[in-house]
Amino acid sequence: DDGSQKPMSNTDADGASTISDDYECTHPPYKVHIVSKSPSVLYITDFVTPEERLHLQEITKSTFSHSRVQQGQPGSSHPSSNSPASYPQSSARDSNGILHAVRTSQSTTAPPSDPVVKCISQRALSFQGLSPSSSSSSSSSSSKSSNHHDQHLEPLQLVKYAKGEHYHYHTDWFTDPSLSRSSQGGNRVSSFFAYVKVDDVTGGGTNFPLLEDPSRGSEARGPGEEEQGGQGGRGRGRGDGENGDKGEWWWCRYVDCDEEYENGLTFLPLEGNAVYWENLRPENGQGDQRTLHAGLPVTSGEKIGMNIWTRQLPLPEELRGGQANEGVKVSG
Ligand SMILES: O=C(O)CCC(=O)C(=O)O
Ligand SMILES: [Fe+2]
Repeated sequence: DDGSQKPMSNTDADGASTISDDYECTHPPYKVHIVSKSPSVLYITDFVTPEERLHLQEITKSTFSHSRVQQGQPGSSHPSSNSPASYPQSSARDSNGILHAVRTSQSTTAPPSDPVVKCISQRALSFQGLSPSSSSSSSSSSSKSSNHHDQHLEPLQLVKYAKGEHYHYHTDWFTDPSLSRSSQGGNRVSSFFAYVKVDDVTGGGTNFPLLEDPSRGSEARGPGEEEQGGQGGRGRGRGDGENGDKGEWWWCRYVDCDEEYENGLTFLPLEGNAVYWENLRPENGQGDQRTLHAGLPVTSGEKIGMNIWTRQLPLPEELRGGQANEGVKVSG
């Protein structure tokens, strides 16, 4: 019973937003749905609040630049613009030497010292059962304790797509071992991809071609198992919210139920929601190819997403984006 919600930001004379002095990090009551157990893929509704989403847009507004992607490893990663020193261009040659644009979006990193960014980072750590640092808000007194995992997080990366832009199939885990050395934090254990802004967007889903669409029954596609009359009419049973092997119709709120079966699973871009998955096989720490995914072309509107990547090991300071690097655009 409170009309007493603290405003996250005040708008100053320039229309720029600043966090109010009494901002406190609180976590919204997000909900988690299991998409797949192997690999582990979870869908989270309301993971990022409307206020946080606006704030993220405001603090990164003028800092986007064309994303860079690992060379020779089309799209295997797209480190933050101020992350490891020299990442080559957003295109790569295939085995025939043909140059492809693997990523046409723009990206930037969110300043790690921003209170809202810290709050979301801590949420992402807690979600994974990892411990955030002891102080969540104002006091930035100590970072002495080694019993927390803040250092396992890469700076949050925002990705912006205008009409026609996309990000080709890739894994978030590094396929090049030289990029996942222990001295560099190891590989990316997990990914969150959250939808920060989805403005009049058509297209722009996140497609996992090797995952099974949970709205489809696992049995429903056997010969003779075809169901009739479901909208979409492709054998998807109406599960009426019950578990079962006929698939669950309610998933069509979150996944593209018009996606062709051959194309696997496509999450709809829905503001505030996030997809979480584990990149490495739990049994041996090797990259899981089944996590291959793409940002499908945005055919109209503008989409902004956010990557939250957790490393196996602490990242060295320079890759965590010290204050000095904040908001710096990469030239070239
Ligand atoms: O834009 C998307 O839907 C996915 C983007 C993505 O996979 C990434 O930035 O690593
Ligand atoms: Fe990705």
